[in-house]
Amino acid sequence: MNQSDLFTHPGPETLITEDGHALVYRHWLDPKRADDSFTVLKETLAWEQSVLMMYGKRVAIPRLNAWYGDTGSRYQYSGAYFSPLPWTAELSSLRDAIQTTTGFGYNSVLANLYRNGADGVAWHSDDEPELGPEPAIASLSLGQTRRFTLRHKTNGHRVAVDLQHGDLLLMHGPLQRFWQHQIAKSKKPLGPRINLTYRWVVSSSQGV
Ligand SMILES: O=C(O)CCC(=O)C(=O)O
Ligand SMILES: [Fe+2]
Repeated sequence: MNQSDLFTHPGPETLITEDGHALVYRHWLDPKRADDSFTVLKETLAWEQSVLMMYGKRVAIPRLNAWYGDTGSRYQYSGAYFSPLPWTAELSSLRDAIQTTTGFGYNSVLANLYRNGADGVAWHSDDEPELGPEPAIASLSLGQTRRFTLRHKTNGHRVAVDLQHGDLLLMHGPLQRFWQHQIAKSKKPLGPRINLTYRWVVSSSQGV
């Protein structure tokens, strides 16, 4: 992918500047490019349903995921360990373009597939120690529009945004310390959505 594949846009829309930053580049990918990406990723990524231990019980998380990245970016997510698979061409070319747009570097990506409205992600912060104190996380949405909500941990402020096909969300600064986020489940019949969250994971060999 090259820069001419990207829509020129007036600049990102600011969502949060309180205790961290969240902003969204609307239609970062044009619809045709986003369609192609969705198809390739849905067909080629090694989607699996992770099972976590919660209160001593095995619970299957309500979405599929797949983890790709540089060798050595082993990553813990909600109590489970992921060893990254090597970059695919599509994930790697999207990474290059996302790095150019956002100005941050990423050595790994967690891909999520929300199969329908019954899939979601519960309130959490991306605050695992491997991400460091002020992680930059860039999140590309493809497919079904879903509502992403952020809530401040202490003052309860809420910000909601409908993430559409091709939108790129960037979170950085101390946001993960002060805010949580979720994709709520929905009773409506919804189609599939893919979300890619690009992150920088400090590798264990660097002594985290
Ligand atoms: O699907 C999304 O937009 C968010 C995913 C997310 O929060 C995560 O993977 O940590
Ligand atoms: Fe998250």
